[in-house]
Amino acid sequence: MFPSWGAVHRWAKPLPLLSSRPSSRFLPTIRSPSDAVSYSKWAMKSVADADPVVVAADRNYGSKQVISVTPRLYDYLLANVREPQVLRELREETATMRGSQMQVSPDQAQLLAMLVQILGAERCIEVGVYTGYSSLAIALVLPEGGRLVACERDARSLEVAKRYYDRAGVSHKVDVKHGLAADTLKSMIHNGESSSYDFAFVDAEKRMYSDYFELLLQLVRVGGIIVIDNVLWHGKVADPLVNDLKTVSIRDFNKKLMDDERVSISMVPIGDGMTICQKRAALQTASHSPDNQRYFSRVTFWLVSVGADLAIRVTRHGRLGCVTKRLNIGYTYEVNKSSALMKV
Ligand SMILES: C[S@@+](CC[C@H](N)C(=O)[O-])C[C@H]1O[C@@H](n2cnc3c(N)ncnc32)[C@H](O)[C@@H]1O
Repeated sequence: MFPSWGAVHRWAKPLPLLSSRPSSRFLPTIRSPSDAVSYSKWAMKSVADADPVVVAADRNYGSKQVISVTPRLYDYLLANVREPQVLRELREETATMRGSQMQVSPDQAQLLAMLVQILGAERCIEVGVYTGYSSLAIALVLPEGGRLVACERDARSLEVAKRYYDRAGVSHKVDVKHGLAADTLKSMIHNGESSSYDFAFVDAEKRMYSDYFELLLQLVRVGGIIVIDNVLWHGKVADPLVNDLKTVSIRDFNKKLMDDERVSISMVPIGDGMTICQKRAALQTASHSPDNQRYFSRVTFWLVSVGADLAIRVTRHGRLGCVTKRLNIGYTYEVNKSSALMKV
């Protein structure tokens, strides 16, 4: 979901430098109410100056400058998105509908499509379809034999989505599941589809994010990707004064992801914020002697990247070490006391 997507048409015209509404994006960390007050003054100044740069508030980051998306800069960014004609038509039709702010922005859709292509994904899942903008972007780049399971509870918006799948000639790739997404995902697991999907995109009920994530982590294969939308929640996650149910839920979910060793993560400030997660494989250890048994019981392995050469992070007696070895996925490996990896 992208909160101010409807503004795109306004931004097609040359933009004034001044905005009366400060952007809530890219806020520095606010740790107390007094921080919030001083920050809001700072934000107003930044917007009034049309300053596209934010400097990290924490001195430990040096004077690191990051880009801040002003309306003019976002207009420029959108002008550099390659949006297929059929997606543009769907976006423009949706713009006239209730809830149009919910669809992802063109730059987000382009990133999703690129991730699917980089991954060579053939089997995808979307949780939260609405009128189909993001799902159509994914379906368009799937190979002919590819499949996207599209989960949505609202029948009326699905009608629009299905019309556009037809128009784009991708209906045969999209398996529409009308109903509650969690129920659909549970039945897919029940049907033995675990670890068979390459890519998933989550953009539905915010308070269900943790449930969707746990279910999708079962359905996605090792090395597969789960993208979560709205992780910055209009900037509210960084504001300690905002504690409504959805904000707290997303904030808690972000914290949980940060601590979750089952996935590699990257939180990206695009649209309303997306976190890209890649599923890691837990390697099982095997041992032959009682001595090794004691040793191995304190050793855990995680693959941190998947390819011909795999980086292995070894947690050993509470310390982290790194080894890189050429491994064949599907075998079990063990490590001896000199940290040599052996196939069992
Ligand atoms: C933010 S919109 C999705 C936007 C879509 N990804 C796009 O780019 O156009 C969220 C959608 O999730 C649907 N939704 C919310 N809760 C759901 C649930 N429990 N099961 C299935 N769909 C749900 C809503 O009906 C809504 O259409």
